[in-house]
Amino acid sequence: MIKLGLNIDHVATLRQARGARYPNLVRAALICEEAGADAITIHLREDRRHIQDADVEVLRGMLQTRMNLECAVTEEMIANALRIKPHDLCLVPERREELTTEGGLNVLRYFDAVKSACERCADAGIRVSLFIDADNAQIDAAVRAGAPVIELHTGKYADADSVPARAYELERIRAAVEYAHGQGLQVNAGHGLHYHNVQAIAAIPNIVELNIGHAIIAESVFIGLDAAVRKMKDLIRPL
Ligand SMILES: CC(=O)[C@@H](O)[C@H](O)COP(=O)(O)O
Ligand SMILES: NCC(=O)COP(=O)(O)O
Repeated sequence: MIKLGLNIDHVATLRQARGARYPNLVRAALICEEAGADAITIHLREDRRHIQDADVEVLRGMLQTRMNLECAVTEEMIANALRIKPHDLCLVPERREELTTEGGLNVLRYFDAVKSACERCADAGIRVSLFIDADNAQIDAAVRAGAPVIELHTGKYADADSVPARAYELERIRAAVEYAHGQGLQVNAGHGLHYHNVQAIAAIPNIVELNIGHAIIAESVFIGLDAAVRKMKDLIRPL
C-alpha cells in the first residue's frame, strides 16, 4: 500500500506567523502518526521561515514513525543532518525568495556536491532522497550520485490549469516513475497534491510514498487533523 509522508511545515508556519508557542508541532506530528501517517516530513529552510532547528531536535526524539528531513545541499544543512541522523534526508533546491519549492533539484548541475552529500549520509546510515523533476537525465544523475531514493516534484501537475496540460504532466510523471523504478530507485512523489488531484498520482504503479502537507493541514482547519489525515489515507488506498 502506498505510504503517506505528512509534511507538517505548515503547522509551524501558523505558529511562526505570531511567534507563538502554539500550535505545538510535536502534538501535530503525533496526531498525524496516530491517524496513519507513515512518516513525518519537515523542511528546515535556510531562512527558517517555518521549521526551527529546535523543532528538528525535539521531533527526532519523539516520532514513532520516520523523520523525513528536507534541506538544501549546503555544508550547514548536511552537517546538521549528520548530527541529527533523520531516517531519510531529502535534498531539495531552495531559493530564498520563493513562495514554495518551485522545481526539482538540478542534480546534473550540482553533481559533485550532491554525490558528496549522498556518500557522507550513506556512511552515517541516513537514506538520501533527491527531490527532482520527472526528467530521465536527472534520474540518471541521481543513480550516478548514489541516491537510493528519489521524490518526483508533482508541482507542475498540481498547477496545470487545463485537462490536456494535467494529462501531459501526469504522463510525464508516470513515465519517469517507470524509468526510475527500472533503474532500481525507490520512487516517491509530492508537492501540491490535494484531495482532488491525488488519486491519479496514487494510481501510478511503483510509487512508494507520497509526501503531502499543505492540503491536509488546510483541511484540518475544518475537520480536524486526525480526520484530515484519515481522509487522505482513504483516497490513496488502492481501489
Ligand atoms: C520540498 C517541498 O516540496 C516541501 O518541503 C515544501 O517546500 C513545503 O512547503 P514550503 O514550500 O511552504 O516550505
Ligand atoms: N516534498 C513535498 C512535500 O513535502 C509536501 O508538499 P506540499 O503538500 O506541502 O505542497
